[in-house]
Amino acid sequence: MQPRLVAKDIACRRGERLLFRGFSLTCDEGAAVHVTGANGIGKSSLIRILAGLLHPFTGSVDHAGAMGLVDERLALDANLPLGKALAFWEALDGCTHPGRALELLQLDPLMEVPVRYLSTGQKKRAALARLLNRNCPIWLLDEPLNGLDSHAQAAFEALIAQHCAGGGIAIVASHQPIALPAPQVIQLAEYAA
Ligand SMILES: Nc1ncnc2c1ncn2[C@@H]1O[C@H](COP(=O)(O)OP(=O)(O)OP(=O)(O)O)[C@@H](O)[C@H]1O
Repeated sequence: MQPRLVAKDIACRRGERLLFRGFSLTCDEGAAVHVTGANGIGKSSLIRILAGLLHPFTGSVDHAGAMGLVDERLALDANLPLGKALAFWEALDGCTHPGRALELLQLDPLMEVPVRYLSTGQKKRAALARLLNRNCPIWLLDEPLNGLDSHAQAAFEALIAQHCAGGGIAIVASHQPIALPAPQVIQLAEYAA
């Protein structure tokens, strides 16, 4: 199945405020999108709407293919050593090559460290490993480079390029520059309500 994500005429309200409206997006296989804008403009809210975690005020989102979300929440058991915490999800996700993500994200030396002791950048790398292990075609990434050092940033940018070259879709919300393959850059301010 070809991955696809279509958002139609989305408006987003948080509390009593309408943040943006009239937002539409169509992504087919290989698409890379960078949603950018100032703090508070609504980038994270948009990613959560696309992920189906937040209802849009108006509009609809349809997708074909599984979606994987990485945001600031680390969905790993804080009390387990990293290796065990990742293994829990590898089993559920049916991951057949967990070693690949560990190697690509240089997590091998951290397998015995409890998740709660990981540094900010190490936690982000662990979240990205979970994403890779899920092997899903649609990546929804909210500030994926936050906390990563320059080496890890470049490594993850290369992984996104590989994902899109293989037909995957990557939608990145970030206020900072990120190297994406032939990206569609969307200034969310253009849709401000
Ligand atoms: N649950 C909520 N209730 C009310 N307002 C909220 C809620 N969550 C977020 N907001 C507000 O919605 C606005 C957009 O927040 P959002 O996190 O989507 O912005 P952002 O563009 O991702 O910002 P940043 O670049 O700082 O991460 C902010 O003004 C925020 O305070």
